[in-house]
Formats: sequence, C-alpha cells, structure tokens
Amino acid sequence: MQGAGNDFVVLDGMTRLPPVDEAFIRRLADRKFGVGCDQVLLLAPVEADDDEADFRYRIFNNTGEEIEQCGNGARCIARFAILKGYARGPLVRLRVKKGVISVVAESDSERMTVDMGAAKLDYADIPFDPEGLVRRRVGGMMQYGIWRSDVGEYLWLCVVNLGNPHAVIFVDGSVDDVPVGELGPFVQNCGHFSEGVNVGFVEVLDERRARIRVYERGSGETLACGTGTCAAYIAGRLQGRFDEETAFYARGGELLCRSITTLESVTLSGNASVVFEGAFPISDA
Ligand SMILES: N[C@H](CCC[C@H](N)C(=O)O)C(=O)O
Repeated sequence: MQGAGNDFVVLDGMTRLPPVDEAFIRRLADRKFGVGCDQVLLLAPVEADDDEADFRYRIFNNTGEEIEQCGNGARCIARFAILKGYARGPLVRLRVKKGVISVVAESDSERMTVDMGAAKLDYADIPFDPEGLVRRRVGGMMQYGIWRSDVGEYLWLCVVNLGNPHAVIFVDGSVDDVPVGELGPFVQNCGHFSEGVNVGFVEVLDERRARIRVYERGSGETLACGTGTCAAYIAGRLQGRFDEETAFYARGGELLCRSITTLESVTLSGNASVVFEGAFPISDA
C-alpha cells in the first residue's frame, strides 16, 4: 500500500502471526531481493481484555527495527482492515507501542484521516539532549542551533515527538535546494538524539500551504512522512506560521493537517491506496 508515496508492505497477522524478526523484515523490505518498502506494517488482534482498541498495529523500518509510530501507515493499515472485512468501519482504533490512535475512513474513497493524538515537546519525551546547543524562541516554540562548521552557520531545529521523534527545520527558499541526503544524517548523528530522529525540512508557502521533505530514521528520505508532516505542522503552528488547516506538498503527494487544540490532537488526511496483493515465502529456502 502507499500513502502519498510512503510505501508499505502490510502483513495480515489476524489469523496467524508471521515472523517479524529483523532478518525477515529486511528481506521483505529489500527493493531488489524482496518486495521493497519504506516500512513493514503488521495488523494483529488485540488482547481479549482490550476495550480501547480494535487491532494491534506494529511498525518496522525497512532496516528491521521496530518503531513506535507511523502516520501514513496508520491510514493504510486501517483501510486494509476495512477492505479485508476485519473492521466494520468507518472508525478503526489501533493499539501502537505507546497508546491508541484512531483512524476514520471517508465514504467511497481512498481517503483516510488519522488522529495522531498529543504532540510532546519536552526534551525527555523526544528524547533530546539540548546540552551545549544555542537556543532561540520563535513564537511558542524553542529552536536549537547546531553549528555547521562547513558553512559557518547554525542549523536551527525544533523538536517534536508524535509517538516517534522528529526534528523540524524551516528553510528559506525552496526545499528542492536543500541537501537533504547530507543534512538528514548530520542531524541524526549530532549526538543529541539518543533514540535517533526523523528530520523534516519545511518550506512555508503561506498559512495554509507548505512543502516538505523528510529524511527518516532508518528508511532515509521517503516520498512522504505522516508523523513528520504533523510534527512540522505543530512546530509551525506554535510559531504562528500555520492556520487551523494546512496542506503539505510532499514529493509523493498531498497531506492535510488540522488541529484546533494544537497540542492535544492533530489529524492527518490523505490517500491510503492498495498497490497489489500477494504471498511472500516465509522461509528463505
Ligand atoms: N513514514 C512514517 C514515519 C516512520 C518513522 C520512522 N522512520 C521512525 O523511525 O520513526 C509516517 O508516515 O509517519
């Protein structure tokens, strides 16, 4: 499946759980030797006493590492649950590592909206260590400066956790001109993010439109990143750059973020499309 070009292999674990060890995920996610994807998603039943969620939703980067959250994946796996008849829809509640998120299907379309819940900004929640960094306040948001000795200037970033960790950088000029493949790893390796970080670059067009590219933890640059887009929206919103509803143009498509309460709930809307369905051998032999 894909959501704005962020692509997934969705595993149906409702009747039998497939192996989700690192070697299997890597083989499946390999674009040359396997199927290929940014993330592998697993749909599984919840515990019998779980009254809050309909399904368990597990996420793996294509490197094999299990991660906490994925916004585009949530929209895809909820649509998968509806298409397979596991969910009656339109509301699907998914249990992830750290809580429950809800997804709603729009009638007769591939469009799905997920409520990513509360964004967190405290260092400990990112997790992020600001020790030794310069800082400045822009509206309601703190920015941290990492010195780039190659160009002799600071790279200013905002930090947001949406279940997973994000650094957001607002750029002057076109996001097409940003060396994402260099600055992404530079931020990831700066030593201030103990559990790694997804790095987003945002070009604000106006209060209702922005362009975005994200260099993800594990997967590298993807055509879109849902949680990264929500993180950019929340950071921009707190700085007074965005409206209650803002469209983000990622390289693989358009995503819409909305929030009234800003810090309690942010929704992400966009397509969740099936590309093909098939069977993959579990054993290598
Ligand atoms: N593409 C995903 C995010 C994956 C994040 C992952 N790369 C991480 O390590 O946190 C999304 O739509 O939210």
